[in-house]
Amino acid sequence: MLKYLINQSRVSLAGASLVTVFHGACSVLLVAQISSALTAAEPERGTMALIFIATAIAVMLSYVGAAILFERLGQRANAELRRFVAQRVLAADYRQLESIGSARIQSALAEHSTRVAEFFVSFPVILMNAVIVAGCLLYMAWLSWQVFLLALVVVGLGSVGYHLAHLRAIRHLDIAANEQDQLFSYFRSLTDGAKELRLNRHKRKAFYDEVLSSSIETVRRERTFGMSVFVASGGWAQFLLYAFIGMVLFALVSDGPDRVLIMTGYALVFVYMIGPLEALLLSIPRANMAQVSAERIDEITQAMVTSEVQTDGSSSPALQSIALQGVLHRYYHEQSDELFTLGPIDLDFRPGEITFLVGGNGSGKTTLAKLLVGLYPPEEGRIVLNGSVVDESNRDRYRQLFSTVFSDFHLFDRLLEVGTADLDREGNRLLAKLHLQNKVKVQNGAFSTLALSQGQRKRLALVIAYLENRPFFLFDEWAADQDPVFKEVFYRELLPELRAMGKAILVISHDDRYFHLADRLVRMESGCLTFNSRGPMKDSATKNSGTAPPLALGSIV
Ligand SMILES: Nc1ncnc2c1ncn2[C@@H]1O[C@H](COP(=O)(O)OP(=O)(O)OP(=O)(O)O)[C@@H](O)[C@H]1O
Repeated sequence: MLKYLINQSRVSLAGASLVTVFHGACSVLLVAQISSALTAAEPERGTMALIFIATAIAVMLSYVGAAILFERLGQRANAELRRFVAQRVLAADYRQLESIGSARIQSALAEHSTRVAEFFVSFPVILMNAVIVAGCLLYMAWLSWQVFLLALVVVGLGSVGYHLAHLRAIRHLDIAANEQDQLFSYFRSLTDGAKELRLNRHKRKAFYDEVLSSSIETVRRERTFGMSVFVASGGWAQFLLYAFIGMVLFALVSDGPDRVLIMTGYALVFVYMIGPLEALLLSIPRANMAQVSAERIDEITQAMVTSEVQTDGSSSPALQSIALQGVLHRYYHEQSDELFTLGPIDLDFRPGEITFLVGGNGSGKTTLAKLLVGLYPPEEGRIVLNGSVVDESNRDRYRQLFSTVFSDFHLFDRLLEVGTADLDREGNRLLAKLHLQNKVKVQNGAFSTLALSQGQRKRLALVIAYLENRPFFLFDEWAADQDPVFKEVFYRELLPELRAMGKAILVISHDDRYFHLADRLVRMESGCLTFNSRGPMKDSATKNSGTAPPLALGSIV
């Protein structure tokens, strides 16, 4: 990921790096000039002053230029990463998204991408200070090559120590990054579970002490440990530097004609070098954190493969028939080592028909709906649309057949539907139809408010499904939150209206009072179809809620 970003912006990065190297070189030059000026003769001082001023201006301009360039690079990297992750999320197979979980995705979008962007902020610091330190070493080599050799030995020792520390620290930063993904899901529970946490003091305390706080603590502990190892290795490097200075000043520089020049030169360079060296040692850990975050983003985005061909056309295909043939799906529950198997299912749908899908909780109704609308590809069996098999090449197009309201539907704050000429007028007409005109309006393609009751929000979701106006409507327990009056409207007016418009309709429902209104009733138990009947439902068939309708009703699957 980091390599990809570096590759993407290699021209700007090279430009900014050149400016940084130039800045570092000018800074060292400045120190060398100060050192020379201390011992220079009077006639040379005028020219030296002019060169000094020019160098100081170059230092300032290159510093500002490099800092701006790298800030831009950092912000661009952050934005690009977020776009990249968002696009991968949008294209990913739905089932994979479910198993990755929203917390890890949020963590990648919010925290990890910011840390990766920080690399671009720490990179110039590393580069700039590395250039200054290298320049200082070169200047020392020019003053005395023996001392320079000693400096190389010191740098070598420092590097080995630093590398060993690095390996240890990265392990802890990795643990912290893993825990942080989990922490994001706890942050969500803070708001999603706000009611439950307020209503139960014990739950609130246990959640805070045992779950949230302990996770925050793990992230804090592991990060602190990782960073402390880095800082300790920085201290080791600093100690080596002072030992080196001591040796040079008190043991290595022998008496001679250049003694004063060498001593003042070294003293100045050392004092000057300590700042950049410290900045260097502090910036490297930040770059390492960016590396850990980049790996985390890689891991998450690589898990989001998509096998499907994405289509651009917004129009839905025509619907003559849909047939599920031996369709099968399995959920594996790792913790309990259990498998839920749905199917094999054989079922067909046609336009102008209302199908009710009924069954107990956990019998597999929603899973079947997800298979039907193409959110899950069948593990076995196939879906046939108008006589053609649905596969990776056309599943995205197939999904455009469906307008759905799932029980865990999401309302966007604006209407994103395309192709409706007068969205506001049509939206407001439908709001009136669903008795919502006094609560909410559509203005400039957005709802005036989403602060509504659950039943009202579901009606809004229905407005959106109507606006999509696709050939197949799927309602997953839509009426569960509606009052009795509107239940009547839904089952006795809206559904027949949609049927009259030639729509195929699948209604997942527990409302046994209305089962007789279906053209077909399908019952599920433990992932299998136990009943599938076409033809008018007799009252006696549907009154016995919760149990299977009598077998005499129609064909049995
Ligand atoms: N995302 C998932 N990951 C793993 N298992 C799942 C997932 N969704 C559902 N299941 C499992 O599949 C089974 C069927 O779930 P499904 O949601 O299809 O039932 P349902 O008939 O719609 O239930 P309800 O009437 O309660 O909505 C459940 O037992 C559940 O354990």
